[in-house]
Amino acid sequence: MNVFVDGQYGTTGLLIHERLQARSDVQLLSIPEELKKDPEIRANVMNEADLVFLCLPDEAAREAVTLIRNLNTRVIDSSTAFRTDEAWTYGLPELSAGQRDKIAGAARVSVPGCHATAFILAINPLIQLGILPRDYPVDCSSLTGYSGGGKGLIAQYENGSGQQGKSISTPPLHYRLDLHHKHLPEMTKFAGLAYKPLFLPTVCDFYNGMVATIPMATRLLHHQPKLSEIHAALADYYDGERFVRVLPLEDTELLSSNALDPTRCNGTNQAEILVFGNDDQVVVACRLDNLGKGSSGAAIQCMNLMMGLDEGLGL
Ligand SMILES: NC(=O)C1=CN([C@@H]2O[C@H](COP(=O)(O)OP(=O)(O)OC[C@H]3O[C@@H](n4cnc5c(N)ncnc54)[C@H](OP(=O)(O)O)[C@@H]3O)[C@@H](O)[C@H]2O)C=CC1
Ligand SMILES: CC(=O)N[C@@H](CCC(=O)OP(=O)(O)O)C(=O)O
Repeated sequence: MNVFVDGQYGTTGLLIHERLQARSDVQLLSIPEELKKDPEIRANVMNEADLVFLCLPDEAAREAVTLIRNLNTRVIDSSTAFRTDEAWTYGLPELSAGQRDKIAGAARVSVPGCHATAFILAINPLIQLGILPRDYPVDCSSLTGYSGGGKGLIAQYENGSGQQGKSISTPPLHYRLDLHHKHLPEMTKFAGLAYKPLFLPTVCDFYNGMVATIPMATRLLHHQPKLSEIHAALADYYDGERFVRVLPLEDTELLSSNALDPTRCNGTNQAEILVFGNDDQVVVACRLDNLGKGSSGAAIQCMNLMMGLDEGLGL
């Protein structure tokens, strides 16, 4: 199988490229870095490929799709460009019972945003199961490592040192204070909400890792569930999932000071869901690696499904 990673020299593309290089079932097509933005060369390579990963800024991803004329070339895009486009399939296999099959049969798959993945995994089941009302005024905070901002933000944090983890000390910074984060459309659509959530992300002084938290008052939920019932509903929904794990309630109830450490899933394709609080107020949290289940890991999981392979191959 011929695979091309457009954007292979960027943060997400590099990780996908590295993982695929180790696989004998994939022949990686490549172009030299100095020619990486040449549309003619990219078009030739893309039309030779069975599968193309786009790991580009949104505008460049839109342009890249127009260069693909081979009807047999399948595409996995990691940008925001097509996530709520009806012609594309949302690359979150754990979304619902049928989503894995939809991805497996799709020609165009859009990989979810990192914050959106954590948010949707945490609350979509509660809406589907009739626990969280669709019109609940949902509020979400999310802590992310600075690699989520790609090469540009990494350079700012690492102060030109070019060395991962060598950032100058920067306090956690909330961003998108206009509350118009680009993940809101997919968060609303795929969580099944009637209104967009209030979403406030914070970028922190660590390279990768993420945790999103969503608080809820149980008296405003359908049937006023207890903490343990919310936990049981999520654990049951994800039972048997390989890459989404609901931590046992007894682990999270104790709430050690580092229970919500955003970096604990780093280097994996795992998402972990934590449920904590009390019977009046509950927080559902989801932790993942923004460069794993939040981007390159999820992209490879989708490729495996599209190729009819074990979805965890190489992850
Ligand atoms: N980092 C993350 O955690 C996540 C990123 N994403 C998404 O994945 C995509 C890639 O992000 P990321 O890897 O972080 O970004 P980077 O900025 O790290 O990498 C993007 C790469 O694409 C190259 N590029 C830019 N324009 C073109 C073009 N017209 N033709 C070919 N190559 C081009 C860039 O080159 P140059 O630098 O020279 O311009 C760079 O090498 C984005 O859409 C991003 O939103 C999604 C989820 C998480
Ligand atoms: C720290 C930081 O800036 N993170 C990015 C999210 C990265 C991500 O999920 O990427 P895309 O949705 O762009 O694909 C942001 O919040 O815009």
